[in-house]
Amino acid sequence: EGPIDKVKTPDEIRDEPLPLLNEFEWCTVNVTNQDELEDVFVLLNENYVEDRDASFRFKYTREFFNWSLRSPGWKSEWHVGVRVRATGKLVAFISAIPVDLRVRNNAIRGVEINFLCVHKQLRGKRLTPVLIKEITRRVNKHDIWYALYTSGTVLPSPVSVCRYTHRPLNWSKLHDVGFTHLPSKTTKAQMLATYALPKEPVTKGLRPLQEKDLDEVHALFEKYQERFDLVQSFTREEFNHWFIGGEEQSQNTDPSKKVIYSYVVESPEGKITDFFSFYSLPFTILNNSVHQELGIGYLFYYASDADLAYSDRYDPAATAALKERLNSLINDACIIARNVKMDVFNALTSQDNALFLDDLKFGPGDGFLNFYLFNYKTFPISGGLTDDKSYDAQKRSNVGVVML
Ligand SMILES: Cc1c(C(=O)c2nccn2C)oc2cccc(OCCCNCc3cccnc3)c12
Repeated sequence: EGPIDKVKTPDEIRDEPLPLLNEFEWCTVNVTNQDELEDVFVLLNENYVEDRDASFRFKYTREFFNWSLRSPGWKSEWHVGVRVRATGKLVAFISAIPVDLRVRNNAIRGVEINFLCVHKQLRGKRLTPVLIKEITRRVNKHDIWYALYTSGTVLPSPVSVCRYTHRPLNWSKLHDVGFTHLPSKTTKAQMLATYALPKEPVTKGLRPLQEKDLDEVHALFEKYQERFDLVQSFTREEFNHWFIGGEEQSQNTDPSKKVIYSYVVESPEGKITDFFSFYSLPFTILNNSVHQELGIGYLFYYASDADLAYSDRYDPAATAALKERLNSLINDACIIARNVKMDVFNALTSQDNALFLDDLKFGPGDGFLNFYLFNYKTFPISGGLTDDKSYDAQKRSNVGVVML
């Protein structure tokens, strides 16, 4: 395990951008400029990842980009675009944000690569490898040599792979748009009853995360994360950005535009015992006359003190304690997501999710998320996959990182 390339220094890295076809030019997108942010928003909304049947396409909002592209330490030069020289039209994009990773016992200063997108009409022109080489050059120039990225497709040597899972919140809409189907010998009424949820969350002491909680929750979270082999370590400032949502979210009042939802459980003694978060990332529905959008909540990071007293997380008593706590917490996350009009709650088989996926009725999806580390070789890390579509509490994952 360890770095693949020999260690280099920034001055060994070329200063000029990589060559492009003459009709195109490199640009650095200034995401604090609303017009340039709009270019990214339009490019991805028309050309980013779709599901296999091209029925849905990710609908990242402007607020989502302000949250995900401007985390502490963000650099405009790492928001790399390709424009058509003659028209200025943005036709490709790729981004990097700085992260502190831990892979087993190794701390790695790296970046997370995301939002790689090439306009549909420019596919097959070998733009993707050039985008990857150019963002690598710009990151190397800042003495950073490692990167974490995910992909729905299989590329050489994933560090881990997790399965998509889905918890229907609005079963009839998912059925209308063809995301879910009516099992044989089952009525719609039975499906609605299966997925019915209480009106309000039930966990005692549950409330939204507030700035005053940050030190305590950050400490609980970093302690909880120690169990995983692949994690992102957060500074206090990063924790504030990712879970309170940065100035972008604290200013905007329109609840329908919220991106990150973070909750804590406060004990009667005033101690924070648990935390969970989920983010909103809708899908545009591509071919339905009635519904335009699918509201989706994605489970993000969470932490609990339920099993911290045990030295072995696989100790049956530790597993039972954490399982009970997570079932209560994540069921409340589903209730809150349904109350803010989300239609489905998505989670992966990563983290300790195998402890609640079955009981909370998360069905296995047909997609997989592969995790990759650039320039860093590791032994495979369990992503919580089992050979059939079930979830196994005893084989739960060692992946702690959650990518947007
Ligand atoms: C994408 C996604 C989907 C769907 O495709 C989906 N849900 C409802 C309907 N559909 C078609 O379901 C998931 C469950 C867990 C985590 C996920 O994604 C994790 C975050 C994805 N990160 C970025 C990314 C983008 C494109 C391809 N791979 C990764 C997903």
